[in-house]
Amino acid sequence: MSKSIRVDGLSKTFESGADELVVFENVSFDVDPGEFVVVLGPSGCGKTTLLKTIARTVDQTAGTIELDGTGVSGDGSRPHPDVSMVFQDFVLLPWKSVLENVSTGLKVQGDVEKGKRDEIAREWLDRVGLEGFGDCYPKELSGGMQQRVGLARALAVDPDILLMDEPFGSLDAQTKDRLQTELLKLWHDDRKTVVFVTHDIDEAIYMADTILVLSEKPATIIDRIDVDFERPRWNRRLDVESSDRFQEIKARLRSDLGLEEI
Ligand SMILES: Nc1ncnc2c1ncn2[C@@H]1O[C@H](COP(=O)(O)OP(=O)(O)OP(=O)(O)O)[C@@H](O)[C@H]1O
Repeated sequence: MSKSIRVDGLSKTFESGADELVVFENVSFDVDPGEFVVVLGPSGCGKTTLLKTIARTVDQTAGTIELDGTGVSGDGSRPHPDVSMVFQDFVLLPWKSVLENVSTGLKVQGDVEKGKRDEIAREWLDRVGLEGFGDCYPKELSGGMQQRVGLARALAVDPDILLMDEPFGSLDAQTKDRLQTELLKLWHDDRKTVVFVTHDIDEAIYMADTILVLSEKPATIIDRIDVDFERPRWNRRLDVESSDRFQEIKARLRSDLGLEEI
C-alpha cells in the first residue's frame, strides 16, 4: 500500500542557547499515494530536516503533517512505522551480514518470525540484483552494492512511504545512472509514495512526477513543476533527456536555483 502525505504550514526552528536558526517556514505541499516527488534546493536549506520531520524523528515548530488524512506525531527515536528512509551514507551495520542488514527492519517490526524474515530479505536482495551476496559483509561490497542493500532494507518492510535523502549522491556517475533506473523499475512495480531529495537537476527531472524547489533558508517552496514525461522512461531515457521539454524544465530549475543560463 502507499499513502498520501499532506504537509501544511510546516516550520522548523532549531534553538541553541540564545541563538535561533529558522530552517524552513510555512512549507505546504501534498503528495498523492504512489507519487514520486523530488525536492531540490540549495545546500543547507533544510531538505534533510524536512524528510526527518515527515519521518517524525524531528519535531516541527509549527504546522501539521498528515499521512492518509491522519495527523502523525512521533517520539523522535525511530521513524514512523509507515515510513522507510534511505540515506546517502549507506549506514549498514558492519558487523552484520548483508542478509541480516536487510532483515533487521523486519525484526524491529516484530511480527515476522525469523524464517520468514530471511525469506523476505532474500527476495529483496534478488530484486535489487544482489542474489547470492546475503552472507557477505558490507565491507566486501562496492558503494553501489551497499546502496542496493540500503534500498532492499528500506523496501523489505513494505513501507507506505519511502523517504530518500540523496541516496545516490556519493556514487560514481555510471553506478548512479544504473541505480536511478533500477529504483524507477522497483517503484513502477510497487508504487510506493516517494519523497526523494537531491542536488542533481538531471536526476530530479528523470525521476520525478513533481519537483518542489526550496529557497535558501529560511526556506519556502519557490516552485513546483509537474514533470509530464510518460512512464516508463528508462526504455527511452536518451530521448527524454535530449527533448526540448527536458531542457525547458532544466532551464527553469537552474533559474530557480540562481544558476547561470544553460
Ligand atoms: N539537530 C540540529 N540542530 C541544530 N541545527 C541543525 C540540526 N540539524 C540541522 N541543522 C541545521 O539546519 C540547517 C538545515 O540542515 P539540513 O541538513 O536539513 O539541510 P540540507 O538542505 O539537507 O543540506 P544539504 O543539502 O547540505 O544536505 C543547516 O543549517 C543545519 O546546520
